[in-house]
Amino acid sequence: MIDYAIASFPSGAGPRAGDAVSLKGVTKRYDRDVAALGPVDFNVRKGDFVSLLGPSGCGKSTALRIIAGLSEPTSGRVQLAGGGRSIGFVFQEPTLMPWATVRDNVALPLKLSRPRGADIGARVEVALARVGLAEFAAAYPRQLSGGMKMRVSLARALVTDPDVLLMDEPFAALDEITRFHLNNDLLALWRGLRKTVIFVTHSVFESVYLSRRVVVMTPRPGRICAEYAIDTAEPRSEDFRTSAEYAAYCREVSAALSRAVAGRAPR
Ligand SMILES: Nc1ncnc2c1ncn2[C@@H]1O[C@H](COP(=O)(O)OP(=O)(O)OP(=O)(O)O)[C@@H](O)[C@H]1O
Repeated sequence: MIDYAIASFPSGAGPRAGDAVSLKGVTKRYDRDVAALGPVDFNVRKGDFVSLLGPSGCGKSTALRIIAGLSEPTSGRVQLAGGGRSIGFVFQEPTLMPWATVRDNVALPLKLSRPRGADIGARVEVALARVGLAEFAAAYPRQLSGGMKMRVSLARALVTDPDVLLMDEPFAALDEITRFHLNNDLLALWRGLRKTVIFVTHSVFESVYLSRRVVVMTPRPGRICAEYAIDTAEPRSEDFRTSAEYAAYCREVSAALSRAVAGRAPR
């Protein structure tokens, strides 16, 4: 039986006032044998930065795709402030069109949605400036490094000015220095734009560095087994990354992840 609903709630109303995203009893089964997710109950406050942390294959991407409306839950309820029209998605791979310039890649969501009165060129320029690529508007993806391609992907997600940014292990394939740079730039963007960010990762270190809330998931079918508030002085910087406080948070979250993995029979 399918028990599935996506509803909208006006800001200030809904299950909890101030929530951007709310999942209630959400499960996903890909076929008879593959229970991928849940049941999951999960709320994200507007403007928060939350990481979903879990072992490979636990259903993190599935959860994100369900929130984005790219996949339907098998059961449960997904509620998004404003009906979920305002979502930006950054995938694991930059997924750029190789034949199109950086400018045209970033313009794509606007060309598809054609918002009334939008000056597409101006919006693209702003999005590229936000990710530090103003100078590369005319370049082609093959001319860019991996980190720059991911910046283009981020600009493409920001160009429609979404309320919620969903990010699926966007920096996993990058070298450490590039990843650290992008971590800091993402935090600066989040602080400046006050978007709600849901960030999927299997890196304890990345989740603690970036988020205000880390949600730990069990192996498949992924359920939420622990949550941590990363309550540190803002804005964060490289000083936080090398602090005893950061190390202590990482230890605690890492232990929770190990418990989550060990709590299951070996597969
Ligand atoms: N379209 C699909 N059809 C069948 N099974 C799927 C499908 N997509 C995902 N799965 C399975 O569902 C489970 C959860 O997958 P998902 O990609 O959501 O996990 P994940 O936590 O994001 O993994 P990773 O960290 O490796 O990206 C996995 O066992 C996967 O093989």
